[in-house]
Amino acid sequence: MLAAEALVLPGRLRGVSLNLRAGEVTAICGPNGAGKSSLLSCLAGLLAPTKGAVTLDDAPLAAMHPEARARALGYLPQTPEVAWDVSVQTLASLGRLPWRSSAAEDSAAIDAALDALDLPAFAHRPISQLSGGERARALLARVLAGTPRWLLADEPLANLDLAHQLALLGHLRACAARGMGVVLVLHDLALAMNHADRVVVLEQGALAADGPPDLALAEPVIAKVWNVPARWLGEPGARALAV
Ligand SMILES: Nc1ncnc2c1ncn2[C@@H]1O[C@H](COP(=O)(O)OP(=O)(O)OP(=O)(O)O)[C@@H](O)[C@H]1O
Repeated sequence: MLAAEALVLPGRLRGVSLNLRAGEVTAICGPNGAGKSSLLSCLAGLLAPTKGAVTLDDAPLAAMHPEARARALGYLPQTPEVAWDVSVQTLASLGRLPWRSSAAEDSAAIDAALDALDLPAFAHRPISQLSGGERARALLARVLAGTPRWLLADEPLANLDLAHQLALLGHLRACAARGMGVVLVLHDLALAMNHADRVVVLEQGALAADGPPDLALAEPVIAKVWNVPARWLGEPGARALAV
């Protein structure tokens, strides 16, 4: 269990409490500036709240050894930076740094991550010679190559085409079925409705809703939080949002 207890960050989070469960896909949604990235950074242990705490399986994240924390929590920032123009395969291999594992284990994890992101054809291509979506997939491959118990990804679908969005969501669903905790910041409410087990809605730094997608993203919630009159169409699992 990854738990946030009354997290406060002045101007960003106003007492957010959450119990996230492994084996589930949780979507964090909310308007621009609602605090989604701030919450995700706190859950990853990269941003210290001024009040409150994050715990992983009841142990304070702040007290964990950074290497153990890096093995447990895989974090994809909203705008990841790449310092060096390395190949896709080398970038993915950086995800293995916290492990000190055998070359065979590293290679299997890297290959699995490249496969999951449809990147084998790009393995030896420098990052500078990729499209925006290919680069986004390579950056996520680095995180998945670290075989984290928790994936905390900030808008991982933002630059992906429809087929790659669906393939990635399918892969993350399978990861969750094997016990990974999957936490995704998503702006696309239909993707959250159709693919998440649970949706957390933030509004001005506070929880506005938290529950199954059909309740947390009910039409009155969308009207109140996003100030947009919207109607869900279609069947459960294949909903579309009419605005
Ligand atoms: N480094 C920072 N210092 C102070 N305030 C910040 C900082 N980064 C963001 N903020 C503010 O904190 C609030 C929450 O920002 P955050 O990036 O968490 O929102 P978000 O929900 O992820 O937004 P978006 O959908 O635009 O990515 C915003 O009002 C933002 O202006």
